[in-house]
Parts: sequence; structure tokens; C-alpha cells
Amino acid sequence: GKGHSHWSYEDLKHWSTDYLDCGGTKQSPINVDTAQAIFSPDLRPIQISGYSLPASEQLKLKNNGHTVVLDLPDSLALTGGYAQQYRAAQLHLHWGSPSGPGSEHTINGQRFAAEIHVVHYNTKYDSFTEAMVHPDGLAVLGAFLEVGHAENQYYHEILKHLFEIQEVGQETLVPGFNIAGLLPANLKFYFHYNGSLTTPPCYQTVKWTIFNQTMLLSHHQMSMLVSTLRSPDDEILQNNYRPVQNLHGRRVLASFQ
Ligand SMILES: NS(=O)(=O)c1c(F)c(F)c(SCCc2ccc(C(=O)O)cc2)c(F)c1NC1CCCCCCC1
Ligand SMILES: [Zn+2]
Repeated sequence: GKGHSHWSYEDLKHWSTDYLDCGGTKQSPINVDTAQAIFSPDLRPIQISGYSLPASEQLKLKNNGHTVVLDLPDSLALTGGYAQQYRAAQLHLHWGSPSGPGSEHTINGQRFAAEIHVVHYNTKYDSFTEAMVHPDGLAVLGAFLEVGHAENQYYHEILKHLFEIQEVGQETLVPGFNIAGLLPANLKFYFHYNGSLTTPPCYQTVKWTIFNQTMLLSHHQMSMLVSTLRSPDDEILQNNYRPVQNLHGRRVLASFQ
């Protein structure tokens, strides 16, 4: 590939010239048309283990110029809902701006304020980099974030550090906390489909789970998310979401009716 050739959300049409897979037929994100989703009762509840980390565990939080990434130890495991076992690699967020929402996936055309992605890799591969080039290599858990009345104490564990990493490349350490608190309490109701990374290299190696229940943050928390970090051109990092991609005949499964 072009190594670290710089891509941006403003210049989407060049993604597929620099990264072949970005022009593929199993790309993400997508719009979920709930009327077309296929109810699949065999889809088991998603089960996670090892997500509750002691404060003694320090996690790296980085502004990589495209999002805020929290590195996760591979002690966090996806143990149910997928045919194989996956372990966590990192989590990151996608958001909009004060004037509009910025989730990557949409539901019946509705875009949500923001979206969390918890990225996992299949443990049958020796490393993340090995896993990410195989069709069953990656599993990403996605949940939508919306503005509610109360402050979310779990998201606060990340958001309170954003001011320390305003500039691209800056990183800080975050004490461990219960990462499960960033995901819905109910992991039974979700959509499932085969797609891709939503950023170059766009590898078509992601089994996506999009939860039906949304996470609620306070208005102040959401405004911190959309107005603190800077991008490589030293603008405020906003609208870091890829437009929805064509399904090309793919089916979206639903674990609920
Ligand atoms: N939705 S997603 O999962 O496709 C995704 C995005 F949409 C993303 F936008 C990102 S961030 C962009 C990729 C990137 C850039 C720089 C660095 C660094 O300097 O460390 C790291 C990564 C991002 F990191 C991810 N997740 C990554 C995909 C990039 C390659 C593998 C790394 C783990 C998963
Ligand atoms: Zn993402």
C-alpha cells in the first residue's frame, strides 16, 4: 500500500485508488433497513469477559488524527455470540459536530450523535495484523451514543482526558475501569452483518455487531467529544464518519424481532 499516505474524510473518492479494498462490495458502514433485516433466533447474546479492569491497569489513550483510540489489553474477550473467540485490541469513537450527528451506521436512514467501536481480533491468528487480513479475522462491537439527561460515568473515564490529547499524536494514560459500562447493559438485541474497516485499508474482514440499545451521554459530555480534539490540519476533529456503503446484496441479520 501507500504506507502512511494521508487520507481524509473530505477526500473519500481517492480512498479506493490508494486502497483497493475501499472500492469493494462488502464495505462498511451501512444503513440498516430494519424492515429488511432477517430475524435469526440462533443469534446468541453477545458475551464479554475480562472487561472490568482494575484502576492499577493503565490504558493508552491517543489522538491519532482521525479519532480517539483507547488501547485495550487482550485479556478482554468476546466469548459468546460469535462462532469463534475474539480478543480486544482497541476502542475508538466516531462523532459529528455541534451542528449535526456523526455515527457511522444509520438505522432506517437515521444518523445518531456518535458511535463507539470496540475492535477485536480472532484468537486463531497470532496477532492483530495477521487477523485483519482474513475474512473471519475481526469482530467490531458498535453502539450508538445519544444525548440524555444524565452524565455517563463510564464515558467520563475517557472524556475527562480529551483535553490532554488535543493535538494529533498526543497520548495519555487512563486508569482501568469497567469497559463493559461503555456498551449497552443488554447485549441480546443487535444487528449482525459482514463488512469492513471503515477507514483505509478498508479490509473486508469485519463481522459487525451493532447493538439496538443506545448509550446516553449528557449534553456537556457530547459537546466535549465534538469540540476538543484537533485533526492533522489543526482544525477541530469533527464528522469523522464514512458515508454509508452499498449492501451489494448482503443480508443484515437481527437477533430480535
Ligand atoms: N471503524 S474502524 O475500526 O475501521 C477505524 C476507523 F474508522 C478509524 F478512523 C481509525 S483511526 C484511522 C486509522 C489509524 C490512523 C493512525 C493510527 C496511529 O497513528 O496509531 C492508527 C489507526 C481506526 F483506528 C479504526 N480501527 C482500526 C482500523 C485501522 C487499522 C487497524 C487498527 C485497528 C482497527
Ligand atoms: Zn470505527
